[in-house]
Order: sequence, then structure tokens, then C-alpha cells
Amino acid sequence: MIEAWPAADVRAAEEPLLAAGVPLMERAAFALAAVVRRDLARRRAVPGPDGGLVEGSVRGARVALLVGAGNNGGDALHAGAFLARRGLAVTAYLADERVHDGGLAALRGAGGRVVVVDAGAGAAPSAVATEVAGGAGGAGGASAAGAGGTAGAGADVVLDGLVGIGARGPLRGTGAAVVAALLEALPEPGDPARPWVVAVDVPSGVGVDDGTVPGPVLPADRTVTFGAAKPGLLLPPATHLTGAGAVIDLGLELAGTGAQAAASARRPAVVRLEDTDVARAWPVPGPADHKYTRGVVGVVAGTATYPGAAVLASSAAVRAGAGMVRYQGPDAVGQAVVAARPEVVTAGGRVQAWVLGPGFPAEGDDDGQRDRARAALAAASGLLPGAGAPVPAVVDAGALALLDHRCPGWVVLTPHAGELAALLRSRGDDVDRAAVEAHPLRWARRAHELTGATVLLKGGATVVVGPGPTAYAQADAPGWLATAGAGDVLAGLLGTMLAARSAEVVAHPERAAEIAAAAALVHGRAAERANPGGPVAALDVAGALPGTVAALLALR
Ligand SMILES: NC(=O)C1=CN([C@@H]2O[C@H](COP(=O)(O)OP(=O)(O)OC[C@H]3O[C@@H](n4cnc5c(N)ncnc54)[C@H](O)[C@@H]3O)[C@@H](O)[C@H]2O)[C@@H](O)CC1
Ligand SMILES: Nc1ncnc2c1ncn2[C@@H]1O[C@H](COP(=O)(O)OP(=O)(O)O)[C@@H](O)[C@H]1O
Ligand SMILES: [K+]
Repeated sequence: MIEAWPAADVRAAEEPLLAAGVPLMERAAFALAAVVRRDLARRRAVPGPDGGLVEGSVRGARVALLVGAGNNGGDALHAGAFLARRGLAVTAYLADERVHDGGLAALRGAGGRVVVVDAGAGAAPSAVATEVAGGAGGAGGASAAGAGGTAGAGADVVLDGLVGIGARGPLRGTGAAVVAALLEALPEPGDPARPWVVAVDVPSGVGVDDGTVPGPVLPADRTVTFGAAKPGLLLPPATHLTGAGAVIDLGLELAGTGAQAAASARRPAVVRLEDTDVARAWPVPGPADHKYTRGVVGVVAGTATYPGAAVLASSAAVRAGAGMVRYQGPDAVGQAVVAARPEVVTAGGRVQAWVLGPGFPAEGDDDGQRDRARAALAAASGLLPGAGAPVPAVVDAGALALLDHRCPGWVVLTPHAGELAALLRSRGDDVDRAAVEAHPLRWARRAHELTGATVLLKGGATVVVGPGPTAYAQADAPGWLATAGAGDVLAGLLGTMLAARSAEVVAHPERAAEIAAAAALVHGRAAERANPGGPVAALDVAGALPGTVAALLALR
């Protein structure tokens, strides 16, 4: 599990350590330098004696530091000093007249070059670099020498230390000009001449706490973050600019210490589940189980026009390990479902979780599906007298238009950005798909506040917000999963996961969000497993679920 804490919490946790004289910046910078050296050595791997690859030498590698005015730049400068001492050729490009004194002195002392970047009036995309001091020891006055070219473009590795958790709003000034110039000058991704970009703490300019990308950002190949992950590293759209991650432990006590931690309600703002988390929580049937204890999933999906959604959602529910799947809908669609999955029953009866909405329209001819879904949703929400105990429900696609009452948290909405925007507009918010995509956490949270339901917002990364304090952000799926019917498979899979823990989720609705996030992880892994590295069809994702779950359980 990766836990992300807001900038203010990280600062608060740093305070006592700094007051005690713990050299946090040196620790952070040393760890950063170690990651940079290892990444470079791997990129320079050469054939070894036994035919495999061995890490290459990093001596002489060109390192460009992009240095802003704050401690983030200080980290970059100190890391540069460590690297210069190991024989790398380090140049610091200063985007501000004043930068971290100690870091600058350390870099100079280690023989690094220092160049002040003059973005010039208008900050054209060709920042002019002026060498102000350099050479071993950095002694002597400024030897100003014009040195044209774009800061960092010709390096082997670029460390982005322009701003960190002190960033406010979009990157501006010289830092913004440096990034804009680099974005234009850099060779395409995949070109061996493109430098390896390492973001210091965060890619400069992303919304540290909200994951927005309000201005220019240099996409990183690696983000080395200090103390704890930050929400913006996990949340879309910023999460797509972070590259691989590395969290450096600085010994921060983010949840407090000892009894205080136990008593405190401090929780990470955003969590990303990992395979082992999902494996640990997956219910494995034992000798005392039977199909009803394992969970019966009721599926209200599909119409004569869209029978496929019913097949996909029901197949996914079966393949994810439901005790039983009951299909409700038009006879012709039910026959198609049973033809695809003979395990599915079309007779009525008790269910432990509902899947409502795949493959039927929000309005127009629906073969009676909306009425069936409305009744099931009311029963699931505990609003239908005599309908039995409430149970979790997945509300997808056409059923999203049926939320005319406030929902309990065990109802999970699964919109994509367009559907979420429509739902919010129906409640009076002026928001479109692009606005949701620009700030998914904000709008998912808004939908939760308006409806009471847990909200799983689908996309290239999936965000889940429920009644608990922690949001979830999963980015486990290949882009190939963006294919028609993939959402129907997710709905069926999630239905099975909720049915297996039905009573628990109703008793503790805040747990629905974690289960929904786990479903997003399994869905993404199944897409990868269905055809590693290539296109996938939605039914094949459902088909890959048993193997995916088995592979996850093998991690326990
Ligand atoms: N507190 C500490 O001792 C530690 C801090 N660490 C580093 O310190 C960073 C935080 O340092 P700071 O608080 O100095 O803040 P930053 O270095 O993140 O940024 C502050 C500076 O950036 C400028 N700035 C803010 N928003 C900007 C924008 N949108 N465009 C351009 N410039 C902008 C500000 O004017 C200020 O000069 C962390 O991200 C981390 O890298 C680490 O060294 C770990 C220990
Ligand atoms: N670029 C992407 N990368 C990875 N997964 C994606 C991407 N775009 C969408 N997805 C996932 O694919 C699924 C698409 O679901 P949805 O939009 O409901 O499609 P449909 O309604 O056709 O089933 C969701 O689970 C979503 O999270
Ligand atoms: K940075």
C-alpha cells in the first residue's frame, strides 16, 4: 500500500526532526543521488561474462540540475554534490538569483559547474545560460560567459529541483521557461538521446495535494519523493507524469507516535493499493462455505439493443468467483447470458450484491430494465419495506440516472468522466467531461457529497471516494483497457467482490471504497494478463480473472 500525505502533514512531521538537528536534506539528497546512480548504471548496462547484463559505469555521465529557489533546489544541489564526488559531470542551472546556500556551496566544493539561467523577457523557449562560477572549489569571481542552448537538453540525466511541496499554482518565471524550453528541445520518448528525468520530491508544477496539472510540467521517468508519497503523485492526471516511484524513508511519524498514533484520526489523504493488499483481503472459501455464503450477485443489465453488456457483466461476476449469479432482464437477453455462461440462473431469489445499469440507456426504450434496477436499488439501500436486509449495489451506466434518493455508502457508483459530469450537471453543477478529467478527485468527492454513495471514477487512473477520510487512486491498467465493454466487466467483478463481503460492507460502508479500489486493481491486472503488451477485448479480460486472482493469492 502506498500512502500519500498532504504537504502540510509532511511539513508538520518534519518539524520535530529538524528541531532536533536531524539533517533531513542531506539524507534526502544522499538517497536521491543513490537512486540516480543506480538508474544511470542500469541504463548503461553492458553484457557481462555470463551472457547477462551488468550495470555500466556512471563516471563522466552528464548530470543537469534544474534548481529553484527553495529547499527542493537544495536537495538537487546536495545530490549533485554527491554525484560530482563520484566522478559525474554535474551542472546546476539556477532558475533563481538566490538558491539554497548550503547546497550551492556543497556543489561548488565538489567541483560542479554553476550556471544562471536567464529566461529573458517573454521567457522564450530558449533559455540562455550564463556561467557564473565553476571549476573545482568554485573559488574566484564570476566568470560570466555566454553559453547558449537549452538547460539540460544534452545531459544524460536531468534532476528537476525547481519546486517541491512549496509550489503554489502553475510553474512560473524562469522555472516555467526552462521547462517549456526543455519540452521543446528534448528528443521523443524512447530516443536513446533523451535524458533520464528524475523529479525531486514531485515533478515541479503539479498540484502536490490534488494531482492537477495547471501548467507546464517536465514528465519524469522517476520521481524520488521524501518522507512519504504526496497525493498528487498518485492522483490523475499528475500521476501520469511521475514515471517510476521511490519513497525515501526519513523517519517521519505522519500518523503521530505511540498512543497518540493509536488515538489519532490522522489517515493518509490518498492510498494506492498494491497486489499484496488485495491478496490479503481476498475472501478464500473454506470447508464450511457454500454458494450462498460466498455471495450471490444479482445482475440487472442489458437490453435487446445492448445484450452484450449483460453477457460481459454476468461473465465477469462468474469468473471472479461469485457463489452464484442471478440475471434479471428481458428473456432474450437472459438466454444470451445463459448461452455464454450456463452457470447463471434467471430465477429470482435473494442476492448479496446488485450490479445495476450496464447496457441500458438513461432514457428511451429499456425493456423494463430501469424499473427493475430502481426496485433493486431501493431494496439495496434499505428503502423498500419488506424487501429484506440492505445489500451493496454497483450502479453503472444507465442506472446512474436513477439516483433520486440519497444513497448509503455501500452503494458504489462507477461512472466514467462523461457520466460523472452528467450526474453532477443533473444536480446543478456546471461541469463537463474535461473539467472532471482535469480534477478527478474534486469531482468524485463532490459526487459522493451530493449522493452519499461511494464513487469509483473510471479512467486511465481510477479514483475512489467514499464515506471514509481516505481516497484511493489506482493506475494498474494498460491503455488497451480503454475498450467498449471493459466497464461492464468491472461492474460484474466489483459486484462479486461486494457480494462476498456483503454484511461487512453494509455494517462498515467506509470499506466499500477499498473494495472498489481493489476491483480496479484486479481489473487492470486481468487486462494485462489477457494479452500482455497488446490489445484486449472486454470478454477476454473477464476470462483472465480466475488466473489473475490465483496469481494474486499466490502472493499471500
Ligand atoms: N523541510 C526540510 O528540511 C526538507 C525539505 N525537503 C525538500 O524541501 C522541499 C520544500 O522546500 P520549500 O519549502 O523551500 O519549497 P520549494 O522548494 O518546493 O519551493 C519554494 C520556492 O519555490 C517558489 N515557488 C513556489 N511556487 C512556485 C511556482 N508555481 N513557480 C515557480 N516558483 C515557485 C517559491 O517562491 C519558493 O522560493 C520539499 O519538496 C523537499 O524537496 C527535503 O530536503 C526533506 C527535508
Ligand atoms: N487510458 C486508459 N488506461 C487504462 N484503463 C483505462 C483507460 N481508459 C479507460 N480505462 C478503463 O477502462 C474501463 C472503461 O470503462 P467504460 O468507460 O465504462 O467503458 P464501457 O462503458 O464501454 O464498458 C474502465 O475500467 C476504465 O477505468
Ligand atoms: K521538483
